Amino acid sequence: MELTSHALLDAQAELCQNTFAFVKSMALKSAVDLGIADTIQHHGGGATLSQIAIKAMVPPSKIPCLSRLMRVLTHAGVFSTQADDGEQLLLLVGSPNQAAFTSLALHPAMSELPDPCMFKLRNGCTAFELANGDPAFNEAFNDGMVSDTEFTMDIVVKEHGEVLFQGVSSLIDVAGGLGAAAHAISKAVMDLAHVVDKSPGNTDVQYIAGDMFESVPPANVIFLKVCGSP
Ligand SMILES: C[S@@+](CC[C@H](N)C(=O)[O-])C[C@H]1O[C@@H](n2cnc3c(N)ncnc32)[C@H](O)[C@@H]1O
Repeated sequence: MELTSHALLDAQAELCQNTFAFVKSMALKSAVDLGIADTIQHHGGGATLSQIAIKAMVPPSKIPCLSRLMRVLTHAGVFSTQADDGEQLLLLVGSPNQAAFTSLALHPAMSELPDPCMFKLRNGCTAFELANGDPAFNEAFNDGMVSDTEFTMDIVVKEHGEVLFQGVSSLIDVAGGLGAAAHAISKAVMDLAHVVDKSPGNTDVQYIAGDMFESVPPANVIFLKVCGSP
């Protein structure tokens, strides 16, 4: 069966939503803990980010995280950008409401969602630190990234390559993993040493080990792709 790029991307989006379904639960749990629905209700059904942050006592440094949380929950339909379009919000604050049930269902004892980071609690370190010390996990992580990136970049290059990469004379794929995107674009890639050590040889892509927070080599284009989206 030959699918169009559009159909393939739709299918990938659906698969991603199923794969990361737990993110919605975790975001909902955070919203319940922070009393966000009550704050919105308190402000007449439409609160600003700073009003929510003040009420939830979120420090200024964490406001970008709060913003991402709100975006996830708006996308999930829990909150809305329109004051008159929040049925799920009403279920959390109306009378009678589902807030206590939602709280119970998402209680760590019920849902096994530990706080603050499941990965760190389970493994005692971040995913990148684990990959550094565990070759099997490093391989699984990098292979997973390659499978996602090959799929996405094939379509990006096929559908928009000429517009996106025309005239580009040098490109750094920052934190590029094993270089799947850089291969698709056929330019440079940069990653941590433990990943670069595992990179395939015989390639026209140049691999540069380094910490992107310390320095990124100069290039015509800086490319940064995270899971699922270039
Ligand atoms: C989610 S993966 C994305 C890989 C690749 N961009 C892709 O989309 O297939 C994140 C990558 O960032 C790398 N990374 C994490 N912290 C880094 C840092 N400080 N400097 C350079 N690379 C880093 C990891 O080793 C990993 O390969």
